[in-house]
Amino acid sequence: MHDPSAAESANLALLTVQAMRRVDAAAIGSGTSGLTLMQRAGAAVADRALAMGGEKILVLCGPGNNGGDGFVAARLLVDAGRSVELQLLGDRASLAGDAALAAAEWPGPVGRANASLPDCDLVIDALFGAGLSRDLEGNARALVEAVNEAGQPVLSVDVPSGLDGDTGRIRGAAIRAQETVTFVALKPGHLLQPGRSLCGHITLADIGTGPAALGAGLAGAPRLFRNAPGLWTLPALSASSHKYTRGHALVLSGPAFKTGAARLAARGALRVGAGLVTIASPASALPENAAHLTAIMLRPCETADDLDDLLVDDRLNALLLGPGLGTGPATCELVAVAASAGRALVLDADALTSFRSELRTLARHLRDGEARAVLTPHEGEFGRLFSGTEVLAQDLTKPERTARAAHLAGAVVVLKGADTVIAAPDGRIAINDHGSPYLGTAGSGDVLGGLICGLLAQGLEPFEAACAAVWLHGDAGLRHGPGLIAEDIPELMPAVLRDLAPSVS
Ligand SMILES: NC(=O)C1=CN([C@@H]2O[C@H](COP(=O)(O)OP(=O)(O)OC[C@H]3O[C@@H](n4cnc5c(N)ncnc54)[C@H](O)[C@@H]3O)[C@@H](O)[C@H]2O)[C@H](O)CC1
Ligand SMILES: [K+]
Repeated sequence: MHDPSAAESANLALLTVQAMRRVDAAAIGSGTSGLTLMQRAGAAVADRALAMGGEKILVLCGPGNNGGDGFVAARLLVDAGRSVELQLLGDRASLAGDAALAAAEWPGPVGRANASLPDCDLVIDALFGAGLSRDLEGNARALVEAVNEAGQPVLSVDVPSGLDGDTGRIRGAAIRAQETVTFVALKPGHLLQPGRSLCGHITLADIGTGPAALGAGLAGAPRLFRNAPGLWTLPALSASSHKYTRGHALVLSGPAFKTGAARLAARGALRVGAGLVTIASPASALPENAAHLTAIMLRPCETADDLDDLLVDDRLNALLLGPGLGTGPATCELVAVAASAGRALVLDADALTSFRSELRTLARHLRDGEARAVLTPHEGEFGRLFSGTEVLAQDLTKPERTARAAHLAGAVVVLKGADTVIAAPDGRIAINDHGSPYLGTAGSGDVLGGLICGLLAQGLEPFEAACAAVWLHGDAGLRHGPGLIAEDIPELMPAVLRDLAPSVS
């Protein structure tokens, strides 16, 4: 299994804006000057600008080092034969440090940035980056709105101006970029909505700060990662693998006419590689479940006692409860029995809502049973389960909310959405940007629960199982696109897993 610290030196670790500032100092400490960093950053921006095409380029520079990057890029684009107009927001005399040095190298005129934009083929947005500290107002806001209004392609430096690099939130107004070039590491705001949508295509440029400086930036920063292969490792099969070495997942079904969710989940668990999958079904639903199942086994299960009897078989090493069970005391009893069995456990939908405002009870069940649990709420279920706790404080970012929820619940929490966040009680947080809006279809979440359960059955630890399943689920959505229904997702797993196989150890 991957040690996440190994990921921290790859491009999976995310830097907060405050951490980015520490990188500056660390890089300079290692003999790299801030200006060198700026020159490399500006060169990376110029490269992307040339690749985006266009003869007439408008470079909008802000009052700090983001603007400094713009000055460097502008000079290099002139050297490459482009027609470049540079406009500065603020006074040239107020430029300081490396930005002033970069401006001194700019041979051309420096116009005053204003909302009446000159005609151009491409705008380079070097107004604000990691130093944005408040909402844009006045000229700055008017300029950003004018750029969006004009509709020319925009290349943003580090972060689209007006976007908060840590939260992905818009500060008054924010540039809508076609491309963004960022440095050292991605920031959370590059992956969190609406930031993800405003960045367009993101290029992470290597400006030579390397793992040492990255490590300096990470010291003490929250352990934030981009959810991607490398953060987790899928189980590798060996010639001696057989169905009993690949785990046995148990999915609880709802009563008659509420059984589809369990079958979607069970199919997901089987397709992602669990050796055996069983659906535990109330008697009323046995015929309809049986009519739809082939490789998935079926056992009767009416009550919590029946579940207790089933769990005598300790080969059932991963459980999924939730979809279709209905909310109320009976479901709470099933969860209590499942949690006490000390297996890997996925709780979704009704299994979460049944503990509405009863988080402490659920957390106690999980703790007493030493369950290795993954909770998979969408925002509505999250709000119900964590109502009355500090998790719902207004000013928390999505990663902060999820991390606090994981800590309170003593479980991995997958807060689903266009920017699903996965958090573990030990402080690890992963943000997923590998997904598709086509996954917003009935039953899609049921399949995700099954993918997590199937990976848990194969021995992945809860955080990795959750991150991998979210990524696989997203990949299926990206492959299929329009017309996707939940039933398609398990059937897309062979192609998704096949393409990952080279990276699977
Ligand atoms: N850290 C690195 O490794 C590198 C950083 N580079 C670039 O530097 C910027 C960050 O520069 P900084 O001077 O800290 O801030 P900004 O340029 O983003 O902001 C400019 C300045 O603007 C003022 N300000 C903040 N918010 C507002 C607002 N709402 N309205 C008006 N003015 C505002 C504030 O004074 C800021 O200081 C980073 O993004 C990179 O592009 C290097 O060049 C590459 C390596
Ligand atoms: K910018």
